[in-house]
Amino acid sequence: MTDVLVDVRGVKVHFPIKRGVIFDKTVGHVYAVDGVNLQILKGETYGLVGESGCGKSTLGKAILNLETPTEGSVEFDGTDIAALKGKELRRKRQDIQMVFQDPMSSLDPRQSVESLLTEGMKAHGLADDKEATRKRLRELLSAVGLPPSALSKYPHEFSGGQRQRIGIARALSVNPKLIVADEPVSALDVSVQAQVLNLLEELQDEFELTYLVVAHDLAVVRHISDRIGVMYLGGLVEESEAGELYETPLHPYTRALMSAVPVPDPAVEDQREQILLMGDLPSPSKPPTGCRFHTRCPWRQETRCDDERPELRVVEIDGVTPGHRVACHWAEQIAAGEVERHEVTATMTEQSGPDEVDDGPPQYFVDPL
Ligand SMILES: Nc1ncnc2c1ncn2[C@@H]1O[C@H](COP(=O)(O)OP(=O)(O)OP(=O)(O)O)[C@@H](O)[C@H]1O
Repeated sequence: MTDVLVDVRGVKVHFPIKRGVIFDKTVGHVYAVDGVNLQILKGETYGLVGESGCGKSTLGKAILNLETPTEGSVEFDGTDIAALKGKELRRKRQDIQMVFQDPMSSLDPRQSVESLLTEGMKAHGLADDKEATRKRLRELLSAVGLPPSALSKYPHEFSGGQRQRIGIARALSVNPKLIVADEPVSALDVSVQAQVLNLLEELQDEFELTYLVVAHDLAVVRHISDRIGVMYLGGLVEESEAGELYETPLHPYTRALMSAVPVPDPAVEDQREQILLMGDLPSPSKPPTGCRFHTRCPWRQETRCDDERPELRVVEIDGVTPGHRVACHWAEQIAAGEVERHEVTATMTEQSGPDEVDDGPPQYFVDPL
């Protein structure tokens, strides 16, 4: 009996960039996910953070089997999900459900709540007995804090937070083992966000769920996660127990993210390490050689960082929990103050040419996520 529910091994998802009159020429690739290894343990909440475009959602989709990896494999409960077909695939799909960012666009406005909640149950043969189904629907609504009268209503009759509760009830309706929540609260008012996150936490115990929460907001992920993985340009750069990541970030990119999180106490703020990231966020269609972060890293060491891509590896540093993994050649030396920090000059590089995907305006600083 293993504790691992999801085992992601060497997963790459590369999207071809097509050109030509009938888009028949491949002129390059977007390296959306480029070699990720991670494991999600049964019963835990794994938070995946990173800037927009770093590949979080694509990795989530690969885990949901909505995107086929170019390389590598995703095992769910010991089974390679890409190899499943027909009935077996449907059975696994039932085990993995999704909660979407925007409940308004993920819920069909023409369907009543009853119809929305029974749709998945019917597809998986869980709604054959009418009386049992009605009982189950009432239980689901009560679990997410909605009254039985909600069943006959339509999505537009609810607030954003209530709609997300319906989305969560819908995911729960087929008794999943894993819920992938992609930006589950980013479309909600701040006052409602904590309520929905607390609800997800309560339901985790009640329904013995495992969560993968994908979010760009570090506060959201901190609130809910047991462990956190930080992504940068298609790769995991750091992974650790949640509290430790905030207390002792080791990868230069994570350190920069943490230094940008506002803290209420000005005295603490004054003493904090400040790292303002300079330079463009490179395009995932033209990632830098070596360490993907070397173009923006204040601790970059020539020429190893430019040439050799660091593996995500367990580091041995005093006070750091075993299992804390970092993809940096110099993590130990940086932590010991043995590598000097230097200025990074912002250089403007052309982000989009005729052969590239336009990733929006170039970015010169990393905002607090
Ligand atoms: N189907 C696709 N075809 C081509 N490129 C894609 C496709 N899906 C995603 N991408 C590209 O892959 C990169 C990673 O996208 P992804 O949505 O996984 O990032 P993300 O970190 O989830 O960002 P966001 O928070 O903005 O959704 C981006 O550059 C995106 O434009």
